[in-house]
Amino acid sequence: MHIGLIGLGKMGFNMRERLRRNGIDVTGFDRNPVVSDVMSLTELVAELPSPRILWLMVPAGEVTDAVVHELSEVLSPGDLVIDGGNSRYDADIRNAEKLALTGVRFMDCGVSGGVWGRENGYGLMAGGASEDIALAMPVLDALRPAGERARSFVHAGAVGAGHYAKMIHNGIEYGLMQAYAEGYELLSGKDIITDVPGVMRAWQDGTVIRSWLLDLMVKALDQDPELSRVAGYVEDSGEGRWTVEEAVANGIPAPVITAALYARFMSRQEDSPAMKMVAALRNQFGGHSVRAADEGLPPGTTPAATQETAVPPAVDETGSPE
Ligand SMILES: O=C(CO)[C@H](O)[C@H](O)COP(=O)(O)O
Repeated sequence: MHIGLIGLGKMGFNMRERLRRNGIDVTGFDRNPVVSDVMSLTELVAELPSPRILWLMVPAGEVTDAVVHELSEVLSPGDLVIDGGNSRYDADIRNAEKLALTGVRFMDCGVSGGVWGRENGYGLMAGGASEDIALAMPVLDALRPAGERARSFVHAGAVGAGHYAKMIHNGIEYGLMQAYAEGYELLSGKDIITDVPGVMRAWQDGTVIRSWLLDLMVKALDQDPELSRVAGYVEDSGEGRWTVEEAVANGIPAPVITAALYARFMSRQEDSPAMKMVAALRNQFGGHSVRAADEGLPPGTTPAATQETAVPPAVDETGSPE
């Protein structure tokens, strides 16, 4: 089998390697000529046998939509486009409809495994028509882990279902990472705990919370025991937000994933306007001291301006301060 792979970034580059190693001919295209096998999409399409199979591994959103648009102009009826990126499921439905206008088939495939997938294989979640998935099966087999085939692939449903499953996977990823990270902080802050990485190593085998993410946490601490080279600033690529949006749209409670998403937003604030306001309000109603914003003032100092405007601590009928 010979396929085209569009997008040779961290994921696409490694997937090309794994596919080739497992007997799939791959012609890769990327805007970066250093990694690209061909110079244009047109050249890529001309190289492939019919029906052509094109696997997209490009950023979700505008870039994916633009590539799908370009492909809709150069592909032929019966060709198959597989979106393997992290697209939102409703974008799949739109892109499938667009390609269907020219008889081009579409399926989506959520891919999990990160940069380790080249060696370990990828977990795959596909959405689309059964005959399209059957056509792509040799590619899917080459990507997923060799020994665990039954457990590392699902035909999750219609177009969009693969990415819906991957979106929920990533939402769970947010919650799991946040729980492990909070456990790490609690351990790190306790004076009677003298070996934080040791506790985590002891969790790696046999315990209820053993997992690959835990193994990666131990690895991160082995490389940088105090995490001194990492700032507490966390980006997000969209799937956590979409998971929370789905929870709201369907009235399904997802408090853990939502809190984990918001923790990332908080990580990007040097000083939170909301928490400044909470501090100011406590000061207003209860006369509670605020920590000075001015650098150099010791923690707990009440700034002069606040002292002037602070009301006396309120007292309720029982005589207790509010
Ligand atoms: O799909 C993934 C892992 O499963 C990607 O690494 C993804 O980019 C991670 O999401 P985020 O950037 O929102 O943390």
